[in-house]
Amino acid sequence: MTIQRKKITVVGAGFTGATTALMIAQKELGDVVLVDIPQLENPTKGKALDMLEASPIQGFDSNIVGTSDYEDAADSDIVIITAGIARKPGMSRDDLVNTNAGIVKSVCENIKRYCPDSIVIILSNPVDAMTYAAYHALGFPKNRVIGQSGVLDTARYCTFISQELNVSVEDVRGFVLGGHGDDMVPLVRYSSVGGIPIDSLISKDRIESIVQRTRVGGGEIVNLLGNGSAYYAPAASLVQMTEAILKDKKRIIPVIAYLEGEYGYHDLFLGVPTILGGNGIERIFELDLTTEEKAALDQSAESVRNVMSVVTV
Ligand SMILES: NC(=O)C1=CN([C@@H]2O[C@H](COP(=O)(O)OP(=O)(O)OC[C@H]3O[C@@H](n4cnc5c(N)ncnc54)[C@H](O)[C@@H]3O)[C@@H](O)[C@H]2O)C=CC1
Ligand SMILES: O=C([O-])CC(=O)C(=O)O
Repeated sequence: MTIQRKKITVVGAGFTGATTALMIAQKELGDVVLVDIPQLENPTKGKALDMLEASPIQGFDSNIVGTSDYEDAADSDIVIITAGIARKPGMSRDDLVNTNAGIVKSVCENIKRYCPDSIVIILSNPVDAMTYAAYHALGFPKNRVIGQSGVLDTARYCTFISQELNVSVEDVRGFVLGGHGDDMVPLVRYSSVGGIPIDSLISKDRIESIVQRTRVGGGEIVNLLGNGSAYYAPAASLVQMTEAILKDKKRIIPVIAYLEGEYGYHDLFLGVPTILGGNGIERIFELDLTTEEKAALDQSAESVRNVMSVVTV
């Protein structure tokens, strides 16, 4: 019997891509291939080698290679797309749509050719629309094309709740629905600490300010960094999704999924709670929403549709 290590390719060796590659290797989820453009081949090789040289110290046995040649990525189990430009202060994620749609589509042509059986996770922004672009460029079944937003948005929301109550982040539960924009929908009614609904512990005003801070959480980091966007928590989010798939954990995780009637939306990519396992998105949960929650989700869906309409597929 030959046991093969899993192979994970990360496209884009910038802040999010490099951080993701390192975290995946540290968790020994498989061997990692880090891909960037030919003009950056040496720096990409250098980053990969530098990470690999941390392995004797940290005691991980994952291999990491840097390359601009997709042949090195051939037959990857998972491909993560972080390629593209990031926003700067004063910009919205939607401002990136034209540049990043071109990049994501060209990356997907290579994935389709070299990794036809892979599960693809998209990070590049505006991520709902980029997942849509990737879905069409790849031609893969919908369970294998997954966008990342909900893990990160939920992590921010849970961080703020834990800070508010001064309790362990491990005891905070909640999730965020909708698009990865300023009108995303943190679901207060489904949020709890240690099983106690948060609205019995935190005042309405404070909850509203946590919800609002979550919605603009990406922008808060962009403004602080001054020249780029968040990467530690985004990378951790990608790693959680990768682990759920490679270990067939069947975790309940909000991800950007293709909707064909769920929540009343058709032909739309939007953040919804799913089961994430060995087959990618294995199930979408359709929750009963109040009129207010549905109206908020409709608004978020509308924003996503507007950006998606700019992308030619
Ligand atoms: N969905 C989400 O929750 C999040 C999305 N993002 C998005 O992820 C993207 C990457 O962000 P960062 O890593 O901070 O940016 P970055 O600028 O540090 O890295 C992007 C990398 O992509 C590479 N790249 C560009 N075109 C490429 C191509 N055709 N093939 C391969 N590589 C290519 C660049 O050379 C660069 O190294 C941005 O669009 C950002 O907005 C970032 C954080 C969270
Ligand atoms: O805000 C950005 O541009 C990057 C991102 O999506 C996030 O950190 O949520």
